[in-house]
Amino acid sequence: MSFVPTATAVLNYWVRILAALEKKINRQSYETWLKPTRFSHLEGKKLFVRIPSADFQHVGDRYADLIQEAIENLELDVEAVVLITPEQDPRAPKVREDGGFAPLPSHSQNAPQQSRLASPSAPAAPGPEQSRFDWNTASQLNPRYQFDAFVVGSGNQFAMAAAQAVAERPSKAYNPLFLYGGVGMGKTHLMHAIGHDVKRRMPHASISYVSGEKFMNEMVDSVRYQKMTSFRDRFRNVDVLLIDDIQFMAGKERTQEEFFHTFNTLHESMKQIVIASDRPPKELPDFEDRLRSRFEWGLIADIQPPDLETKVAILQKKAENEQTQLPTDVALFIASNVRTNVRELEGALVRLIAWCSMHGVEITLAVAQQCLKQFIDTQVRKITIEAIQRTVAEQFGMRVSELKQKNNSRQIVVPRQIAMYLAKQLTEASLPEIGRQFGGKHHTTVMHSISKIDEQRRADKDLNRTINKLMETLS
Ligand SMILES: Nc1ncnc2c1ncn2[C@@H]1O[C@H](COP(=O)(O)OP(=O)(O)OP(=O)(O)O)[C@@H](O)[C@H]1O
Repeated sequence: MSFVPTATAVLNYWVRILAALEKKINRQSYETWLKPTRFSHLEGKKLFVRIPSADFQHVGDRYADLIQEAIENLELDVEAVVLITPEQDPRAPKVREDGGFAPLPSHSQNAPQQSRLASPSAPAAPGPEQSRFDWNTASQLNPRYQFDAFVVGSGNQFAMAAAQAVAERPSKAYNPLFLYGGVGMGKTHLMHAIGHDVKRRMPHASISYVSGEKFMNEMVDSVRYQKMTSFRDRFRNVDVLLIDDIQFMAGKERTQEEFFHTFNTLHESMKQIVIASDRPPKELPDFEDRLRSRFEWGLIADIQPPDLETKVAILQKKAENEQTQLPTDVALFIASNVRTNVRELEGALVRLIAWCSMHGVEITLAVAQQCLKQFIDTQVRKITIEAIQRTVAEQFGMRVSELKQKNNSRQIVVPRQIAMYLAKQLTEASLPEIGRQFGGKHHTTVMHSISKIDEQRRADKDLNRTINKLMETLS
């Protein structure tokens, strides 16, 4: 038997949400923006809330996360909150001359007769002017992931510019925008920033952010519970679809099929699609060609690992956000010891700040070395030449012994040079030592191999990416 809430219980939904919000935000904001709002009605699982005027419409975005959290904590059966002005509300009581609302029936015995709050008649469907937010989408955007919090360096400036162009002119600049890069390089950050920016420019735009995995899970559920129509409505009626970790759909035929149709519908109706992946479309394994080729219709932008200067700038920006002074030598120490992953870079900083605040000491190089010792030790754990040879051989589908043979065919020479280059970068081994481990090569041959790869890496993006990937696997 399903539980049908009474009118009073429903009326209390918004009162209870407000009570929860009141504890979380400062008094003045609450008094100004939230207190004057009123429950209007419930339509299915949509809670309609009346705001005194259109000036209040930003409340939906500003407090979306807190409202969602309150709904979850209170276990209310509500899927969306729709903010409406009195003109849009068929049930609105008369607005008093002073601009405030007449009291609600549950709050006062003197409720105006003309209040239609208890009216059983169906309310009008929300008009296009209403501020509407759905936390399945908007609030899933991390408020910290904004463009101005993203530090630009040579490895990500192209992706950043592409993301900004898409946010400024959705569906007109590049459609789809396909972002790819290694773990923790900022793909999700850029996607969310697009979402925030579009929302700021076009408050009524509906934006959906979903991971490939969630898309699949929701689809499976919808098939099981025969709710495919609402599943399709949800993804095919948005203005911007942000889909993260698309590589998850590899080998999932039914999910790819559904996503193919979602993609087509959105693209045909000039809606923006942004896709993030850990590799470029042509390298996505077990993906249908028709999807892969669509991913290439717009713009493909890669994000390369940050260089040292960018890592330092990221650390300084994060410290600034935490209102913490980070001396340059400490930033440099962290940046040069945490290899590529920005998430780990942040992790090190958070740990350092927490440690210093706990011990009541200032952040200095000596303190950082002490506090991050363990963190950094695991980062620079010993990488052996054998491990490099194994990883490189696996990457190129060959045997380790082939890397050591006196075979100068191109298929063998290039992987061998890459392996030697990595041995120089990631281990302490000398050139003669590296030579010995590659079947007795002379140290000048090793040196030549290293400088060759060093040079080619700058010019050849694919080679650069392969090397970054190998470094990530090894560290
Ligand atoms: N250039 C940058 N400037 C500021 N912060 C960054 C930058 N790049 C990454 N970050 C931060 O690093 C963390 C990891 O980024 P994000 O989650 O976007 O990476 P990702 O590429 O989506 O990783 P994954 O492949 O694991 O999903 C986030 O906190 C993000 O804000």
